[in-house]
Formats: sequence, structure tokens, C-alpha cells
Amino acid sequence: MLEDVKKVVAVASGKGGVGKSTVTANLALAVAAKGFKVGLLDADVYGPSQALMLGVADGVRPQTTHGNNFGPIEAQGLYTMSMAYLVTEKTPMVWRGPMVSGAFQQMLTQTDWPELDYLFIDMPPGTGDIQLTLAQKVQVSGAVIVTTPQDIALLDAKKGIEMFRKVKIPVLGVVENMSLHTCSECGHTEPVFGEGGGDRIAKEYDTVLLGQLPLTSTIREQADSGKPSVVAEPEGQIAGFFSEIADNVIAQLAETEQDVPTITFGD
Ligand SMILES: Nc1ncnc2c1ncn2[C@@H]1O[C@H](COP(=O)(O)OP(=O)(O)OP(=O)(O)O)[C@@H](O)[C@H]1O
Repeated sequence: MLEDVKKVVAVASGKGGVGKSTVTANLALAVAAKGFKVGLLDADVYGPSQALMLGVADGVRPQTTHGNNFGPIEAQGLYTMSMAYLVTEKTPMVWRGPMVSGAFQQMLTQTDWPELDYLFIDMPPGTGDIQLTLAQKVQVSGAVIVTTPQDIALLDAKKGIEMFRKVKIPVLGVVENMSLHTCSECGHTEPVFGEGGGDRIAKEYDTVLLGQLPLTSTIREQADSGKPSVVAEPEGQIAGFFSEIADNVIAQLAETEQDVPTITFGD
């Protein structure tokens, strides 16, 4: 159950399509590769994509346990739960806000999570109901913000940072995705979406740049084939980037923990 989870980490982006789900899957796998027990909750209720990325076959459904609870689905060593396991492709996702928060809350609190070191939550884009539900219902250890260096994505990332601050969830840092593109033909490297954006907002908001990831078709192809880069090529360069990001996230979590004021009693 959720009480058995030591740290809940939200992965969010202001804007859709910046690679948040891809980063969440690889980050969770990179942390698991370090020997931790890791869970992954796909809270992108409207467009759940973790099942596909983790190679969970269509039609896999969670077992019901203890009456009303779901057993998580194990995939690539992670304990996972997703809306994709609970609805069919034909189920229309034309839901109103309260229904979405209800579904999210159920997945979070009614999944029989085993004892986990980390539970990563792939948040839906934006700053809506799910974000609020999360802040109100759970003790969240921190949030990772994913952005591309593009101005418009950065603007939305800032809104995301401000929202987490408002609801008192510590922002652990920023991951800049699709930073550089390396041409597979000539090896020329180019900052397609602009340069230094992630670093700038990290400084502006007094947080850190957790890492940068290149724009490469390998990341997309491996995720689409159900084996994210961290498991497809564990010794590869991309897995190396994710391993560094994982170290930084773990270090930031340890630091925010120290920041929490402790009450001591004298005589
Ligand atoms: N660094 C990268 N290089 C190449 N392709 C990438 C990279 N990161 C993500 N992608 C691809 O971009 C697309 C969008 O990524 P993803 O679904 O992870 O984004 P998202 O922010 O979670 O989107 P949404 O908000 O719509 O769920 C996917 O096809 C993914 O494989």
C-alpha cells in the first residue's frame, strides 16, 4: 500500500509532448538498475503511454486483491499501475475533472504497492486537478520538471515549478530533453530547440539542472518498442545520461530531506 512507499516523486512538465513519459520510464529504470525497488504510476489518465513503453501487452489487467485493491503489474523490474490497464481502447476518455482526480486517487491509494524505495508518478501535462489531488492526498518528496529548451516549453515549465512551490512540493530540478541533435549521417551536432534554456530556468528558480538528453531517434525507437534505452542498451551512452540524472535525483531527495526542520525537545 501507499504507506509502504518511502518516497513519492512526481515527474511533470508544463507542456505536452516534451518527452515527460519517456524520461519517467527511463529514470525509474535507471534508479531500479542501482538496486532500488521502484514503482511507476502512469497518471496521464487521458493518454497513458507507460504500458506501451514498458512492453506490457494490450489487454493485461491487474488482479483484484483484498477486495477492492489492484495488484501492480510487474514490467521490466518495475511495479506499475496505469489507466491503460483499467480501460479498453474503446472506452472514451471524455471525463470531467472530478472523475479524473477520482481515478487517479484510486490508482494511487488502491494499488497494493509492495515496499518501495521510490514511486515515480508520470503526471499529465499542465497544472490541473491531478496535480492538486496529489498534493492534497499524499506526502510527495519532490517533483522533477521535464522541459525542452524551447521558449514556449520553458514558459510552461516555469508555471509547473510555481505550481509545485505553491502546494509545498519541493522541486528537485529540471531535466532538459531534446537539447542537442546529432546528425546520424555526418555527426554534426545542433541545438534544435535553442541553447541553455533548462540551465536558465534552473538558476532563475533556484533549483538545479538534473541533466540534459539529446534528441535522437534511438530514444524514441527503443521506447516505442517496449524497451526504453536504459534496458535496451544498459551500457550505452543514453543509459549513462539517465544514470547520472538518477544519481542527481537521489541526491536532491536526500538534500530536501535534510531541509525539513526537525523538532528537538530539551529537558
Ligand atoms: N530525447 C528524445 N529524442 C527523440 N525522441 C524523443 C525524445 N524524448 C521523447 N521522444 C519522443 O517524443 C514523443 C513524445 O514523448 P513522450 O510521450 O514521452 O512525451 P510527453 O511529454 O509524455 O507527452 P504527453 O504529454 O503527450 O504524454 C515520443 O514519440 C517519444 O518517443
